[in-house]
Amino acid sequence: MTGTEKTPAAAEKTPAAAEKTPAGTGETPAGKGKAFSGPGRPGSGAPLLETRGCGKTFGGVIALRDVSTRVDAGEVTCVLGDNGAGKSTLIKILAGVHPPDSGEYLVDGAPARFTSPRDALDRGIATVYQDLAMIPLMSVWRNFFLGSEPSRGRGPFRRFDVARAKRTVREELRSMGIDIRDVDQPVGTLSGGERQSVAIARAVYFGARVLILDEPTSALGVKQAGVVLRYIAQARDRGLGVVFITHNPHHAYPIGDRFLLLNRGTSMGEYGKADVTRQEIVSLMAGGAELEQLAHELGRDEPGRDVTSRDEPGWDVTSQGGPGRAGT
Ligand SMILES: Nc1ncnc2c1ncn2[C@@H]1O[C@H](COP(=O)(O)OP(=O)(O)OP(=O)(O)O)[C@@H](O)[C@H]1O
Repeated sequence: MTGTEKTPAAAEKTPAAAEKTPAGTGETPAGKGKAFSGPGRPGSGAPLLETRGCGKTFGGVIALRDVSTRVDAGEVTCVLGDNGAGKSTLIKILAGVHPPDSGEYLVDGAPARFTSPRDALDRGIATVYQDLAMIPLMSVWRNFFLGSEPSRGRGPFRRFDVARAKRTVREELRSMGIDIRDVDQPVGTLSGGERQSVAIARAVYFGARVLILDEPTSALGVKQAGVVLRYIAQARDRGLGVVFITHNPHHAYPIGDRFLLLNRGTSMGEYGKADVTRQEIVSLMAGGAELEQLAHELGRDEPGRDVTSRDEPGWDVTSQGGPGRAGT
């Protein structure tokens, strides 16, 4: 399988809610909600988002080297790697925080250049960071609309439409199967999984076409992680492309259509779901860590060094004969 092929599973998915306007009202509360439209829709062929040979250096540290990946509508691309693998650097490039030093990225098949996170958001690329940018003492519905409150009336009579805001949040959470009965309760009283779910629902509501999730399950127990994975599946089934960053192959495998493995800024391969087993992903990741340890022990772990190079004795999994290495 190559990195440009779709998995059969993804091809069958339909963007059930892709045409839906926020909360099914046809309204856009602050003019921000958008129907899913334009190129990059399922079946159009162009990935929603793609990187080609992206690299990034900070001072003397090579944070990312020649990394290519893509996310298609109705698919989940998992980016896996240990600490310092370059995951955050990759998502910051995709989210418009850092420009890449080399390579390019494309939106809907056309080269793009973001100068700020706003540019990425305007193209429907929303990033949910680990800290979620929520205010714990503020209610669920207020957090949901933070900075984009719905209003009624005009000019000096313009007022925050509280009833509509609450109704919209209730409907939106319900439509994603998120079971939070009281939208007046402070966000701080929700579980970690529920908070992640609200953040995902908020991004979906405000028109995200690509959802980048920065380690959404890393601080969660098994049950709560399962809750979040279910909402990621909901977003995917609505036709969004999801980039799911994680350390955990057991979280990635059930939900992923595509798996990009990073180690010290370097791609260890990109695999389609059909071409790799969960155990192979676990082994690939463990192998990367072992090699890193070996390099450290040998005193050869200068920053950015590619410890996955093919000349390492006994390292076979990233060789051309590895399990369906995408793009080879
Ligand atoms: N702004 C920066 N300035 C200097 N070095 C940086 C910066 N951002 C990242 N790095 C370095 O780049 C490398 C990759 O970091 P990155 O944060 O992308 O990895 P990561 O996979 O997200 O790790 P973690 O899971 O620990 O967050 C690391 O060596 C890191 O120290």
